[in-house]
Amino acid sequence: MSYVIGVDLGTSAVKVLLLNREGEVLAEASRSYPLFHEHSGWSEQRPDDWVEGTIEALHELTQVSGAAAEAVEGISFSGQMHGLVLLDGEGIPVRNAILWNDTRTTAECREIESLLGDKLLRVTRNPALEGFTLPKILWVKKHEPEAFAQAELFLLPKDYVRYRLTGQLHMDYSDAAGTLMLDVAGKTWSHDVLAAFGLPHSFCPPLVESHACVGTLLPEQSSRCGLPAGTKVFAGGADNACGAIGAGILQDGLTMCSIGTSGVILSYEQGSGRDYEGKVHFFNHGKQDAFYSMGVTLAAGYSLSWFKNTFAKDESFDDLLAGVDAVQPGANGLLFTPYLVGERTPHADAVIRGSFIGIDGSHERIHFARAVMEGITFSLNESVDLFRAAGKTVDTIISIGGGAQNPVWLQMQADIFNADVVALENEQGPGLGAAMLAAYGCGWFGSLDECAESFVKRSSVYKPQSSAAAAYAGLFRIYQQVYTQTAGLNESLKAYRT
Ligand SMILES: Nc1ncnc2c1ncn2[C@@H]1O[C@H](COP(=O)(O)OP(=O)(O)O)[C@@H](O)[C@H]1O
Ligand SMILES: O=C(CO)[C@@H](O)[C@H](O)COP(=O)(O)O
Repeated sequence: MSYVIGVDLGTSAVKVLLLNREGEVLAEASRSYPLFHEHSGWSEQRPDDWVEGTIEALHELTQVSGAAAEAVEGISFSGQMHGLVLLDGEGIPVRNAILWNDTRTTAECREIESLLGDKLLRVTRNPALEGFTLPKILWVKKHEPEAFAQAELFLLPKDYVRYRLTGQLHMDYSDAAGTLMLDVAGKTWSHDVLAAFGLPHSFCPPLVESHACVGTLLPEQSSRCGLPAGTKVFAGGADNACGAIGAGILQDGLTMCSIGTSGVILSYEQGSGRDYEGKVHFFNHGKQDAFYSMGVTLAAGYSLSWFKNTFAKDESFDDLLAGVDAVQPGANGLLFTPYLVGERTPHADAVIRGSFIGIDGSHERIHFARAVMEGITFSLNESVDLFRAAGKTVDTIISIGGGAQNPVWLQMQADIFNADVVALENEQGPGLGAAMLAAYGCGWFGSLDECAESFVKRSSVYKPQSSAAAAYAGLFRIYQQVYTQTAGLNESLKAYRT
């Protein structure tokens, strides 16, 4: 018997999975870590919390699985994207990591636009958005010059964890694509972008494919994890690229919906030719020389966990959502917009905040819970709409992430997207994609597609129900107006945020 491990370094927790050659998940473990929001719009984590959480989870995995640890052949990673880790010459972080959902960098985004003009979209294939990495680098340079002076190299979250486990510095194309410093089609660090901001090439780590073997576990770390020192380590990819691999989104015409902390609608792209003019993100896939486009809802699952933590702290998601299916579409006239930390698609706006519209005396907590789920799904439907408007057929969507654990939400996705929604047998999200990269890297399969045929197992299909779909079509048009109607109010409220 031989095994691989997939590590999913998420925003709320790190999850690790042990899989056999048949793609069966034999064991899993996870560790959560804190998020720090020092000011409104800020979001940071401690890089060493990720490392310790990963080592603890791997140790638990090898203890509980009963599988012989020496039979683990390879390990790979999926990571939350865009987060900035700055390392000094000794490889030590100079400050906390600034995360993808941190929106403090609006001024730096405008600076990037004015310095690079059209070149930005042409080379990086994406507009300057607060969540991406380059604006964060410029923010530290401007606001924390002492920390910046110590920084010699930057990494993304999973690259830092992999560095601490192997001692090797790398970044894969799928994650590098989210930095706004990569020539996405050319697969090199962009000389033009680096030169425009006075960043030396040595500031960027060497680029590799997601399935590349980048080293083995350091002896000290392997014993802490309970794994053999020779365990091969494969680069891995951005969480959305790995989510796509784990959902089998490996050929044209396939679409994925992921509801994790963020939410995405992702569509496979075989080449770099399609131009969405920056309306959706365009990144390198974890499959060699492929790409994907995606729209992002910043606070998808986060909106529901905010609601639970604020109004039902001690309840599980299942308890909170019990009975939500008995509430009719539209939650009795209650609409929610999930702009808790601003938004990306289709409104790139760091200032907008969420709303409940239409509250009346008949509403109970369950109506609010349904409205939150609907609002998140309406927001994702804006991305589905953009893909359809660009001429793509979206008739089947593979649904992954924590949100895919609830069957009522899966049916709601089918009704709002007006498409078949497919759930996977063993919903493991990006961790499965990471394990598949290790399995392919180890040579178990001739291609990722071949690996997907054996590892990705579809289960139920949720079909749109005509009456709910019709109700949601009307509600979606009202939902879309809430952004325009509340944007000015939120601009005025900004002065009152701390
Ligand atoms: N049983 C459940 N029912 C509905 N939603 C859930 C359930 N469990 C988790 N979620 C949602 O999934 C989110 C976490 O998803 P996950 O994919 O684990 O996130 P991440 O990878 O960002 O850490 C939560 O914020 C919550 O909104
Ligand atoms: O910023 C993005 C994608 O551009 C996010 O999707 C992050 O990659 C974090 O994802 P989750 O923690 O929600 O998985």
